[in-house]
Amino acid sequence: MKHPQYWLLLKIAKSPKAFTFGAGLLIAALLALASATSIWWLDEARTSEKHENAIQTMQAVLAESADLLQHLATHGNLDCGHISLVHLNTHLLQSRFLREIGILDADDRLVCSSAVGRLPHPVKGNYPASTSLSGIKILVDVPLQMANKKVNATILQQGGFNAVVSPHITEDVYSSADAVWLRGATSLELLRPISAKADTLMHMRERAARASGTATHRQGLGYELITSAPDIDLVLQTQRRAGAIIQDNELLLAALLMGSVVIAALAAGTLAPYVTRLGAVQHRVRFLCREEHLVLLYQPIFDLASGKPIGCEVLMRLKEENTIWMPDQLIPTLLAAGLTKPLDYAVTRKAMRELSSLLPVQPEPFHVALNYFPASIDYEKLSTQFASQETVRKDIQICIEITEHSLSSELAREVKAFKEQGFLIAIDDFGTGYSNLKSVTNLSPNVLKIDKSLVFELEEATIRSNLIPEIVSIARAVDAMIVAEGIEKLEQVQLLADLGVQFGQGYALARPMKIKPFLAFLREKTSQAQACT
Ligand SMILES: Nc1nc2c(ncn2[C@@H]2O[C@@H]3COP(=O)(O)O[C@H]4[C@@H](O)[C@H](n5cnc6c(=O)[nH]c(N)nc65)O[C@@H]4COP(=O)(O)O[C@H]3[C@H]2O)c(=O)[nH]1
Repeated sequence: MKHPQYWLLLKIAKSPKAFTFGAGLLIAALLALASATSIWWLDEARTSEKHENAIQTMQAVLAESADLLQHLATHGNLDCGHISLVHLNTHLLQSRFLREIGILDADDRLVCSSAVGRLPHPVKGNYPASTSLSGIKILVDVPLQMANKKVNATILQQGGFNAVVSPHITEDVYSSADAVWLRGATSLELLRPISAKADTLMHMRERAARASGTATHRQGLGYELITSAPDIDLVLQTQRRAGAIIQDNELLLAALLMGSVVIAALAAGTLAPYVTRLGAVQHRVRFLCREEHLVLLYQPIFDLASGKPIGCEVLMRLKEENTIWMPDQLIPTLLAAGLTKPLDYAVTRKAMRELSSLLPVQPEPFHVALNYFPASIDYEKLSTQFASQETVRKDIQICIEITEHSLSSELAREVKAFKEQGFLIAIDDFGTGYSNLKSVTNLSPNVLKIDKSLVFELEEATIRSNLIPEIVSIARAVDAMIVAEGIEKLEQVQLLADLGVQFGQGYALARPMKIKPFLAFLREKTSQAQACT
């Protein structure tokens, strides 16, 4: 199973545009969600504010009317006479919310009022009334004539007096919620009827009765807000469906959604180069340094005089789905990321497993050359990679290749340990660095590998290729074998042999191959050799 981070990076690499688009969509969706949430929050805050204002207004109305009605009741000697009506009107002039005061007889019939004076006949209105816990009787939507206008007013009744509240005040209160409940002695009563089914109303009443302070219930994509203040018998209840919220805030919502799309598009544009960079193999290379991604190629090494393969060099590629990464494409990243060791060790384990299990037993030691970065040349750790193989083959002679550029005095101690345990040491790409006889003598390698750039120019007899005889003499001086790399033309085989080079590899002789073709190649070469003898 792929590591989730690797899986994601691979997806990004495959389709950076789709990923950028996806990221843009995600940002747009998140912003849209944030916009919708703020609209919902704003709507809820507005509803809550309406409830609070209505409660405050009603608190003021009830306080003022309770004071006045109580005062009138205790006054005692008010009747429908001129002086009493003048007294009532004086109070009305000082009132903020009340527009009219009436006097009731013992049967609660209206006998006179501050606006019309004494009535020819006492009247008893038959309007549904609710009584609050504090004892004020409230009659809602009582049709009245006020200042030549027909209005539906709210009347507060207490102690034989009617107080008519300014209709626009009560209208504001009633329109601030879907349902305005009055807390009575036994249950909540609706001050003004609303159109709702009986069971819906019953559930609304139950929730309103339970609420204390401000309570919000989620209802699908909408909400229900209930506000009840402890010092007032009113409970306000408003239900807001998603449709209504959208409709009431459509302009703001449209602006926010458009803004979200624009911001998301800008963000996607800004992200695009980063996403493309994130798709680069450099970000995935640490997941690739594993055996399952390794493809090992084996390039035969020949005895130039007899044409017999005497061994091979192991070369790795990294396979990622249908892509094959060449070493040169990844080496700088591997070095920068400090991944050279896990890679080299994985190559070692895999090569040893493949060769140990598949290579037929060889009559003579078979030379297997493996490339190593300097950091990997650590006897204690690297030797366990070989030893961990189930069977250590005696006919396989391991040769550790170190490039000429990586030679250093620190390596010498490790190299010594390897040599003591029978490993061969080769200096790779020889002729490209500045090693002299002394530094080579100090290391005392078993093999010098002539760099292919020198072999390429062999026929032209350039300054570089003229180094080959010198390398041959260095090799003789330290008693090392010489392998020439990069033999691309068969004519070069004889030229190199004439210069004293014993071994070689190159496309003209054999290309690097996977294990099975490599073994088939070896079989073919062996049977050809047997046919010749
Ligand atoms: N033009 C030309 N090239 C030829 C010819 N014959 C062989 N080659 C190429 O020359 C390189 C020889 O390996 P190298 O010098 O050790 O150079 C190697 C080696 O330094 C490094 N490398 C490869 N595999 C590994 C590995 O498993 N571990 C480490 N540390 N380095 C590796 O990457 C380098 C490049 O490897 P490759 O691309 O496989 O390239 C290989 C091989 O494919 C030829 O006739 N003409």
